[in-house]
Amino acid sequence: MKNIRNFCIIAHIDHGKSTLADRLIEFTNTVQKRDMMNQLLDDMDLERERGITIKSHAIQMQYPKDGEIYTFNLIDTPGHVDFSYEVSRSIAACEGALLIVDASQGIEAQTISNLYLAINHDLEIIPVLNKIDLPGAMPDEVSDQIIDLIGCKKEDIIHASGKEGIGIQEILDAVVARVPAPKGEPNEPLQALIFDSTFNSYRGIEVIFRVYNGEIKKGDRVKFINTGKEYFADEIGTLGLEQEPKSIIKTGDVGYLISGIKEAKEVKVGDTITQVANPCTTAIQGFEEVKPMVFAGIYPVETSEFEDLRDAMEKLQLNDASLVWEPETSAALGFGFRCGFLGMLHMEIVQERLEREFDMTVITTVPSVKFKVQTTAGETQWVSAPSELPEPNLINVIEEPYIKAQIITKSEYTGVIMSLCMDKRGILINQIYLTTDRVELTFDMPLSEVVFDFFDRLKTISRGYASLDYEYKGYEPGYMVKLDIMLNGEKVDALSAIVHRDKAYDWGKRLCEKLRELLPRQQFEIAIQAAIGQKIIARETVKALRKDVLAKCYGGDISRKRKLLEKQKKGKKRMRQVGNVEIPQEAFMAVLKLD
Ligand SMILES: Nc1nc2c(ncn2[C@@H]2O[C@H](COP(=O)(O)OP(=O)(O)OP(=O)(O)O)[C@@H](O)[C@H]2O)c(=O)[nH]1
Repeated sequence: MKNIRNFCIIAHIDHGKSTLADRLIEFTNTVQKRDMMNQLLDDMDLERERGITIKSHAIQMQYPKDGEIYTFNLIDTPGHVDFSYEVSRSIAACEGALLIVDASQGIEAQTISNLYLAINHDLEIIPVLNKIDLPGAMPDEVSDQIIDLIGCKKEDIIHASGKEGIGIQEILDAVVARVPAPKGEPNEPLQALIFDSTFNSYRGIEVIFRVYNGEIKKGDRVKFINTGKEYFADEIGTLGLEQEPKSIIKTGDVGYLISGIKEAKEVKVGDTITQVANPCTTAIQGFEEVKPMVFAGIYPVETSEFEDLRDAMEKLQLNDASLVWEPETSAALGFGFRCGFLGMLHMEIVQERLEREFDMTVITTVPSVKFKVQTTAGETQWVSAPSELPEPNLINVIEEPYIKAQIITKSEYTGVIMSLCMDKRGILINQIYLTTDRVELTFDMPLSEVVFDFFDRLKTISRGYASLDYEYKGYEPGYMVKLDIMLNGEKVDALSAIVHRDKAYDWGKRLCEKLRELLPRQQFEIAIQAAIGQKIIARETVKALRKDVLAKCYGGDISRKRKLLEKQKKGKKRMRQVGNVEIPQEAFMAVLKLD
C-alpha cells in the first residue's frame, strides 16, 4: 500500500488535462509508443471529435523511483459543469490532485470549483502551470494567481507543457513525493467506492472502484449498499490501457469489476461495494442520486420510427445512467419520449449520439426545467413539460429551481456580464477581484433562464473571456406563465414554453418573428400567434407561395420534374407536419436563439 498513489487531474475545460495524461502514460511506458495516439483516455469518437472528456476513466501506471516501483492510479475527470458529480466522486477516490492551469488563460471558474472539491476531500494539491510553450503564456502572472488561490510557494508550481513534453518527470516525481499513500485497514470488511462505470456490449457493465478497507477477491459474493443488489465478482482486475484480470484487489488500490450487470441504472456512481458474507457497517459518505435538471421531448421525425427510437434510447441508457426518459405523446408530434438531462451539454450529446450511433433523425423540443407547482387544492405537482402545467385558476404558486452561478472574467467585461445576468433575472450576490483585472461574480439565477441561450450569450459578450460554474440552490417562487404558439389557429404543444410573466410579451413577439423566418412558405398563408391562456399577445404571418414548384417545369421534361421533387423531398427531412403546416426542426429550438 505504501507504494500506491491515487491521484486525479483537475482543470478547467481545455486547459490540457487529456494531453498531459497522455504524456504521463507515455513516460511510464504504460503504452507502447506505436499504440499511442492523442487523447488516449477519450476513447469515444465523440469525445475525440469534440475534444472534451465526457466520462471519467482510470488508468494504472508503474513508475520506478529510487529502487522502488510505485503504482499510480490516474483518474481522469470530465471538465464540464454538467458532469460535476462525477468529478466529485473521482476526487473522493484520490489522495492527491494535479491542478492544471493554462499559463495563457489563468484561473477559470472550474479550476476553482474543482479545487474546492479537492480541498474539501483533503487532497494534496500539486499545482501545474501548463502550456508554458505558448507564446502567450504568462507564467509569472498566472503563478501569482495560483499562489493567491492555494497559498503554495512559488517553487511548488511545476512548469509544464503537455504538448512539448516539458515537466513530465517532475510531475511524476512530485506525485511520489507529495501525494500521500492511501490509508485503510486490510483486515476490515470490504468497503470500496464506485466512482465510474463503463458499458461493454459483450461483457455488460464494468464497474470502476477504489478499495478503502479490506480487499476484494475474484468470485466473492458482493453487495452494492445503496441499491441493495448482490452479484458475484466474476472478474476483477486493474486498468492498464487494457483490462488486466487479477485474483485480488487490495486496500488502497483501484480496479474494475465485471459481474454480468446489464444496465447502467443498476450501478450508481458513489455507491459502496461490500462483501455479503462479511459486510462493512457503513457506506462511504457522499453518495447522491444524480438528478436531471433539464427536460425536453425527443421525437422521431418519421412517426413510424417510434419503436426504433425506443430501442436506441434503451441502448443509450445502458451506458448513460444519468439519462432518464419516459414515453410521452404530443398532439403535434405524436409518440416520443420526455427525457431528463444533467444539463444542456448532456442534452446535445444525447441527441448527437442518437443520430450518429443509432442513425436516428430526431426532433428535440423546447427544453424546460422542473417546476414545483402548489395547486389551490393544496397538492404539490412536479412539472417538466408545459403541457403538464395545470390551468392558471388551479395554481396557487409556481416555484422554480435556482442556481448559484460563479462567473470569472476580465474586469472590462464586468458591466456587460452584469447586465446579461440581470436581464436573466439574476441577483448579484458577490463581486471579488482575484487580481487587478480578474473578477469573480456570484449570482443567484433561475435555472430556466440559464437553459435558454445563456452560455452562448455569455461567451459572445465576453469574447470567450468568461467562464461559468454553477451549483444547484433550491426552489423559489416565480411568476411563471405558459406561453402557447398557434399555427393557423391550432396550438402546437411542442412549441409551448413556461416563461416568466414579465418576459412573456417580449418572448412571444420575438418567437413569432423568429418562426416567421424559419417556417418555409407553403401554398397557403400561415398565421403564427403567441397566446397566454385565451389572450393573443403577438402575431406574424407567413405569406403563401405564389407558384407551385412544378410550375417551373412547363409540364414537359419528366426527369427534371423528378429531380425537383427529389430535391423537395430531401428538404423535407427533419420537417414535421402539424395540421397542414410543415415545421422544420430549427423551429422547435427557435426559443434558444432569440437574440
Ligand atoms: N500549446 C499547447 N497546447 C496544448 C498543451 N496541452 C494541450 N494543448 C491543447 O489544448 C487543447 C485542449 O487540450 P485537452 O488536453 O483536450 O484539454 P482537456 O483539459 O483535457 O479538455 P477537456 O477534456 O475537454 O476538459 C488541445 O487543442 C490541445 O492540443 C500544451 O502544453 N501546449
